[in-house]
Amino acid sequence: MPSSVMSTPKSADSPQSHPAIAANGLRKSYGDKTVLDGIDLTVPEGTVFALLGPNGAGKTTAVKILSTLITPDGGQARIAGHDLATHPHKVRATIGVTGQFSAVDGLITGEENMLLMADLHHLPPQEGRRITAELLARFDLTDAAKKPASTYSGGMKRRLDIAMTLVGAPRVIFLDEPTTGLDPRSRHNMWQIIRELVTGGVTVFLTTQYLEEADQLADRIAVLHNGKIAAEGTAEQLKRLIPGGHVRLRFSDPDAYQSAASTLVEVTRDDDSLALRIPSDGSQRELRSILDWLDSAGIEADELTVHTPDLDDVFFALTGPDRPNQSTEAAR
Ligand SMILES: Nc1ncnc2c1ncn2[C@@H]1O[C@H](COP(=O)(O)OP(=O)(O)OP(=O)(O)O)[C@@H](O)[C@H]1O
Repeated sequence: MPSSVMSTPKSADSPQSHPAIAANGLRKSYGDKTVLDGIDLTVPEGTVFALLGPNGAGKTTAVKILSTLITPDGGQARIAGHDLATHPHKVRATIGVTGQFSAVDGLITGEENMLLMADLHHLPPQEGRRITAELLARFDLTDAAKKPASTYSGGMKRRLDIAMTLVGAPRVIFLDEPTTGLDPRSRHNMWQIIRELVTGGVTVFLTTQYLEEADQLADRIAVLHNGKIAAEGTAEQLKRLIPGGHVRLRFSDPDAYQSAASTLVEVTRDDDSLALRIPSDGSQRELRSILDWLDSAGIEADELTVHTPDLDDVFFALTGPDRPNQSTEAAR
């Protein structure tokens, strides 16, 4: 059942009334290397948050801290309202973690891996077998259930890993680079699985190096660079941070085209296709002013399209080697 139709009352102190993840000033160093230099994160319940960053940026370190595997040197975080430092056991009961440190044991079968997980969660045997069968079917692993997990493909192992995580019915799931090394079909299957988890009300915190993945899945994206969040926002907000965005007006009437071209400032003309390109951040305000101007000049364009830079452009602009560290909050 989607969480939005649940009508359970939420008291001010209940964990449900808190963001799924709220972190403040998280810091972590190894020796003299500062990996996280004070990062703040807020992830609302039932959303997907993507932490993007180049190799070694500190994504796994952030996941390990938030999932209680390591302690930060500074800062605080709460998962579903539970403080990491004072109630780590409550945090662990709320979360699931899969990723680079997979829990799958290759020597036993997929089914045995699942049953072992059910045991770890102290489920009664019958319930454990029921959930195992249900999850194996859901992740398309029923046929492979009796085979050793070492014989599974990369995609099957990731699916088994997530199925094992779901045995404990976590409300918040950390996925550390869930599709690294998967072929395109398996990657798309994994995206579908993640979308279904979120439809069921689960919050997903994922790390990825794939910009398309963040673009496809995440409600909000943070780019980690030099230990800080270099930018945070929706994919669209991030794309507006860097130049290159424009509005394209296309005309079929040459007179309308000429009249628009001669009165609009800062336009680039494309006389062959009767199209004009106007620099724009694609914001509602700028679009409105272009439309107002067209209306007041009595000019009708046949087509108006907004072009924003893609996430690759943003990523490279924000994490390039020469980029000084700066904190940019995209449209709060
Ligand atoms: N236990 C450790 N001891 C010393 N240095 C560490 C340790 N764990 C991580 N690091 C260093 O911290 C930095 C961040 O590592 P982390 O694994 O968090 O990065 P990442 O963004 O997940 O990278 P990748 O995409 O390559 O997995 C790296 O320079 C790494 O070498």
